[in-house]
Amino acid sequence: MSDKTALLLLQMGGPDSLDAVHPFLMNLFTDRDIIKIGPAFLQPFIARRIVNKRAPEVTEFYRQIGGKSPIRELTEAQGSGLQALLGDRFRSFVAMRYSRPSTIDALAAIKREGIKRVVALSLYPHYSRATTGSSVNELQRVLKEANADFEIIYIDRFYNHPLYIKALAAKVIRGLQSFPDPKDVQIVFSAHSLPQSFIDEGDPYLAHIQETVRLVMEQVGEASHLLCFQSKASKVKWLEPSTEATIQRLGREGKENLLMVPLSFVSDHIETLYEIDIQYAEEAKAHGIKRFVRTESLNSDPMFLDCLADLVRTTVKA
Ligand SMILES: C=CC1=C(C)c2cc3[nH]c(cc4nc(cc5[nH]c(cc1n2)c(C)c5CCC(=O)O)C(CCC(=O)O)=C4C)c(C)c3C=C
Ligand SMILES: [Fe+2]
Ligand SMILES: [Fe+2]
Repeated sequence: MSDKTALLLLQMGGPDSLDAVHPFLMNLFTDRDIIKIGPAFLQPFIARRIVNKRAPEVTEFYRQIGGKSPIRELTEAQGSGLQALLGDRFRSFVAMRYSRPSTIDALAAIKREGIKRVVALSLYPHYSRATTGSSVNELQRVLKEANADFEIIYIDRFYNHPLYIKALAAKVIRGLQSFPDPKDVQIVFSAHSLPQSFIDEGDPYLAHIQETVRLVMEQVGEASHLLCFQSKASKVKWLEPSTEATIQRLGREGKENLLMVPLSFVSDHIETLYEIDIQYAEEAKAHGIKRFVRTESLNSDPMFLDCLADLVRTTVKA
């Protein structure tokens, strides 16, 4: 038995090769916390049809960003950075919801080290049952099936943590400074979209996103900014306006300088590296936008790691 505490970073995951795109999408489309398609017993069959159709296009996106998602390496680096800040009493592990290492892999590794206490830290700043909710449900299912007796402490949101806000605001300020005239820049916060039905059923995601934007702008100061939503992934109504339509409108209105600020994730992945950097950048150019810049993702930014360390310290102490 070890007196160490495990830091279990909960993240979505992503394909680690082009061949892994299909299984990654199957894991995602069979998760009823993120999407319910028909009755439960039929979902795997319907999911397979959807994934067979979607996988070739998504594979091409991953090919264009280097043949894989960088999310595993980036999350492991965040874990190591956090462990270094917190010291020897802590050991970091990663549990990916739709890829490896899975929650089962992570808990098995924690058990092998004889660790009993686990801080489950969701890396989604804004709570949604589609993201953090799904990862926590998976963790609880695995614990139940394994009849495991870990002490689990949950950290399931940090959308308003002062150091998270400060780290994001610093990225925005640095982004603004990369333009010849920072006052002539339209800031475009782009959050991952979510079906409207989640919000109607009480999901706090949208309110959390809006609060993050408000707090970041308090630090950035007077500047033209708006919020839109990217990466709609099904035919139902999702949060609006879409990022793509917003970029097109801004171009038509004669805006020339755009600073894109991705929200919802704390590391680079397909939505920053492909969707914003390649797809929306082309869209912006076609609509007359001259300078299209994206803020850096937080990844292992020291201030962001300080935020995670503070979350762990204050939660473990309480
Ligand atoms: C099917 C419904 C989906 C919901 C609801 C959804 C919400 C949601 N997702 C993220 C963050 C990420 N999603 C990523 C990929 C991705 N998401 C969906 C579907 C839904 N997401 C799909 C089908 C995919 C795969 C790519 C695609 O087909 O478009 C990723 C990228 C992972 C990586 O490869 O690095 C992230 C991150 C949030 C925050 C969210 C709701 C709040
Ligand atoms: Fe998603
Ligand atoms: Fe997505």
